[in-house]
Amino acid sequence: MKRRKYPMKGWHKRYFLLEKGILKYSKTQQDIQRGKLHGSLDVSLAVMSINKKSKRIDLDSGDYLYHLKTKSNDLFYIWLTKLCAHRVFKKNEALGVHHGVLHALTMGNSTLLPAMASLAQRNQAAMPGMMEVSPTAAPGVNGKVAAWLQQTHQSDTCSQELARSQADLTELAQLIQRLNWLESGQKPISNSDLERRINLQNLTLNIPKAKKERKTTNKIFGHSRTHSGVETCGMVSSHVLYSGCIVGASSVPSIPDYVYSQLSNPLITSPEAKKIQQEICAVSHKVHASLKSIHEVLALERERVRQAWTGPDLRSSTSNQLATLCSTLSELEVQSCQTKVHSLSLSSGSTGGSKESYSTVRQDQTPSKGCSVQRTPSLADSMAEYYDARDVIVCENSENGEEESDESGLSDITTTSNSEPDEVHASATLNYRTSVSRAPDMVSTVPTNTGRRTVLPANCVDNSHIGIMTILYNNIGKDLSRVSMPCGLNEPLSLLQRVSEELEYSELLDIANRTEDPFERMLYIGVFSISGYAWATWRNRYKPFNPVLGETYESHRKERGFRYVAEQVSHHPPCSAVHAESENFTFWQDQQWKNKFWGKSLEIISSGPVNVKLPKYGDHYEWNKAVTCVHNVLSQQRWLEHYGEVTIRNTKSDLCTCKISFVKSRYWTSETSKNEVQGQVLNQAGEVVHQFGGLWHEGIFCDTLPNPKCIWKPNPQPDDHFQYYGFGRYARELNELTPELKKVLPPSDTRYRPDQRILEEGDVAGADSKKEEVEQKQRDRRKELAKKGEAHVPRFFRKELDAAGNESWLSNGTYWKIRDQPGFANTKNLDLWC
Ligand SMILES: CC(C)CCC[C@@H](C)[C@H]1CC[C@H]2[C@@H]3CC=C4C[C@@H](O)CC[C@]4(C)[C@H]3CC[C@]12C
Repeated sequence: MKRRKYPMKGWHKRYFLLEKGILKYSKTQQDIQRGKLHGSLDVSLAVMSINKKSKRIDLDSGDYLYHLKTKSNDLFYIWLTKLCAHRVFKKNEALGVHHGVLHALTMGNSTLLPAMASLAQRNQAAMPGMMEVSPTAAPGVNGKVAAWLQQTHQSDTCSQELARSQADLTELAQLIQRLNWLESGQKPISNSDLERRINLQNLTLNIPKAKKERKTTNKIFGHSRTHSGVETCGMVSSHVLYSGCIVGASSVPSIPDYVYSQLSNPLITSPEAKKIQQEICAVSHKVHASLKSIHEVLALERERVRQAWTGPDLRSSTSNQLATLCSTLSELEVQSCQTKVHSLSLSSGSTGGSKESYSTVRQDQTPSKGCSVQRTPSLADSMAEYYDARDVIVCENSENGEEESDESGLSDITTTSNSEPDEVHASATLNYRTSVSRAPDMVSTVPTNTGRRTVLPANCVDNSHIGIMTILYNNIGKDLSRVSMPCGLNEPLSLLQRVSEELEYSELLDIANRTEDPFERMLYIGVFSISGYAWATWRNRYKPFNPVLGETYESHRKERGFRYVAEQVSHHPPCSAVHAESENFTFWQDQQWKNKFWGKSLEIISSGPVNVKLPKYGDHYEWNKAVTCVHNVLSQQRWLEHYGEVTIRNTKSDLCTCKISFVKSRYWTSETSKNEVQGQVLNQAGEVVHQFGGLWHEGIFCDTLPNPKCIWKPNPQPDDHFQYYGFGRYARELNELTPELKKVLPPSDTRYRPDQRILEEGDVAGADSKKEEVEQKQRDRRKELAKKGEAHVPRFFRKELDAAGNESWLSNGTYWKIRDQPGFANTKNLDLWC
């Protein structure tokens, strides 16, 4: 509804330039010319989703999400046509490049190095900054590599297999092309056709005269629903690629038809098509077999490398080289920040970047924080990108109004205020950051000798081989919580336990309850709401278990003085109700979330407010959550980001409010200044009383207090966190089942969930089969209830409607009473596990 009332809410006009498959945008044309870009992406690498009805084009490059909106249908089709044509152009070009690499690889050992070197030279020419790196490293390294290659026995087999699969792949491409033409009745796109589409002018469409004259530029509206994303309106300059050749309206009779025919997947119907399909299968098998044998050889090689690496001499010499590389990289990063020009070497989204980076240092091997090397895609990654992403996702006009409601939901979290935060913001954050780093480490009043375990029973198992792409693409449009995933992707915690992690810094609420000044109290609440996001730097490889209906979890943290209860109160849609209490606060929320998969990134949008009551002053604070985005969800370059505006209100008094912006990383943001957050405590007149900020993974500083100070810093992350799912100390304690707990827990407690326990012990396969059983049992229970015509009734929470008609789940206050008297051993409990 909101959208209809304020159709342009959150959208900004922007200037766009689409040139050789690269889409750049800025506030003005001058900015683009000056190189002051707000964003730039390779359209062939991004996943494009379109929505005819709302005339929207969404581009997901993995690291950034861009949302574009055109003013008219005509412009929408023109944009679409051009974008599609540029994608084809760019892909053809890129395949040419990779073809070259493959070719070089298949020539055998002797030509391998020169081929790589010539590629490197080409790169150097394009990127003068890189020149300094190679010459120093090259001679020694080349010698070593050559020696290594001489010892490699099976490299011949490898190159033969590569040559074979290359030939097969060419055949495959031809078969697929034939299938496309056959089924769509389309002719292949010729080069000149492509040229024409790229050069398509607005004037060629039948736009009513009056309108046409008014619009001298082609306008497109972009928008930042996710608020710093993109925005808007600009002119497409297409003349750069080819000149001349303006197409008359008659030669492009039905752009929409053409575009849609290109987007939709052909249905396989005719016998001829079926035959081609069979051939495709056969050739695919051949490619698979070749790749498999290559894989075997490489696995052997890898083992050799590993053994060599663990040997002492190589290690010391290479780590020096690595250190030099790292420092050169960080110098480059600094340079790129200073000039505000996005350096190709660090860009992770563009082909340019991936062509240049032959990084073999993978994220899982270098868990050091903030090192830009981590995000540099390897050649394999960049190649994979072409095959990873489905080209275009067409969101047809949904008749059930889902899209509408979805959009209005999102527009709620959209504000224009920091949609493209300027440099002033960035420098403020920089100051906060420096202050935080100068501040001494926090002295926590929470005792650390809790007597709980400090490690998990087993290390986590690498899951990088699991094809998330297939899982997600097969479940497009579904909630992540409804998609059954293999246990290899799970961490041994459930969402009920995960939400309890938001209380890791409950100390901030204790302080708030002891603070007399209402503005300062609000400040502490604000910082508490930020502290609940600090885990995200470490936790991007695994997902929590989805709780089953009726599952419960308690967490009695005596050292922190609170006790927490959570229950899964609804399965469809999934909803976890949580409630925590201490002498200093009551905290509750019902956790429901929607996710939106854009092709490469996954946005997680929580609904339902978080509530905190402070008994001493009778305050009741309420706030919304930021959006969490899992960037590059399909690849190992996955990373998490929170963005959005959070508003905290005290429902008992309107003396002050708090506004917090989780700033979306900007196109020019350096790796070290990601995760910005800034907040203000405002009085009734809207004047700023307190100002605070920093990075959500490093700490928050407030400079408006009489004694400016660092209010919060996350607990230090243990060195061995990489082996334990990225868990910090607090998270490691959550699933521990002590003998004392065994006596008092209800059987529905997550700690008794067998599949999760088996996973915690390191048996992934065992966990998988157990999970299957647990899920089946849940389905059986649901069927049984349905048969009896009964509905599941949550045990410890009840549903309430507030004055505005919003539902919320509140504790019914029975959990701790029953636990105490008569004790769960003496009550009837749900039988959830097997
Ligand atoms: C495919 C898998 C392996 C990739 C990893 C996905 C991870 C990072 C995703 C899956 C489920 C996600 C969680 C789902 C729900 C919430 C509640 C919300 O209020 C805060 C974010 C939080 C806690 C999400 C954090 C990110 C998360 C843990």
